[in-house]
Amino acid sequence: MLKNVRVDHLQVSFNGQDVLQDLSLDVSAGELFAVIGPNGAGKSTLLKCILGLLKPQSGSVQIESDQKKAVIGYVPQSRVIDDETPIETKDFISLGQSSGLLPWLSKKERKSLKEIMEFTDTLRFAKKSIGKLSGGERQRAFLAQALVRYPDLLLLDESTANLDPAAQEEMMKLVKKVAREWHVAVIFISHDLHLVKEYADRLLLIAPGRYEIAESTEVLDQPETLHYYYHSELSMDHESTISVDPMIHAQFSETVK
Ligand SMILES: Nc1ncnc2c1ncn2[C@@H]1O[C@H](COP(=O)(O)OP(=O)(O)OP(=O)(O)O)[C@@H](O)[C@H]1O
Repeated sequence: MLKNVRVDHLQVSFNGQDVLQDLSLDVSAGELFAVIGPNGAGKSTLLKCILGLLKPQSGSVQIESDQKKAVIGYVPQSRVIDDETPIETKDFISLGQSSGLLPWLSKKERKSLKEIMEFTDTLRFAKKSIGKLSGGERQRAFLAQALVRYPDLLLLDESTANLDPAAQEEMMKLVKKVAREWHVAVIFISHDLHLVKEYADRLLLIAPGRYEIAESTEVLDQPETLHYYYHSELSMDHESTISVDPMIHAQFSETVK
């Protein structure tokens, strides 16, 4: 079981430009930790460092687990799947297992595949091609693939984007169950501040050159803090402004002034 994820003084730059500067944070088992901030702030870069896909210039990521090697489930930001991809959903989900495709799965892996498909309600379209699924069904399949090895740590990069409000809620309820009942640490990136407010325990606010860890989502009720990070007039009272891309919103505000 996972104990703790510790990011310590992380420093990442691309082409001499700092993206993450001296970033430190801790996330515990059972916790839902959100990462918010404008486009290009370094949110995905942080997840890639935690996954070990990106080597920081300095600093470290430590994942303390009872197991020799912690299992990480990851749902990336974008996944282009051709509508004609000839792979059934159950096979797609089983790719998350170490043995890969169904014929090679051990008894134990088959059992967990079935359990996870029940849990994520993906059994009902198990035989449908992954490319033929709706956006919401696809996201469930992506989540199922990330969960099929019963991870210690689950990383979600905007995995509720493009879902309707009901599907977003359903997805986040599943994720919350995973955190609370399986004692998994969840780190999720989202631009939907309402969803963050409802589900996050703590959060990282990040923008180029600045960051802070908020111990509660009450910080989202502070327009000045949101302005400091997003440079636009975001407010939790005005639902319509929340869904606006902050960059576009900022540019729009400039134009109308
Ligand atoms: N491999 C790379 N090479 C060069 N620059 C990169 C690379 N990966 C990311 N960047 C740059 O680092 C910055 C942070 O990117 P990142 O994808 O982490 O932002 P983000 O906060 O996840 O943004 P978004 O909300 O748009 O997904 C961006 O300016 C991006 O162009």
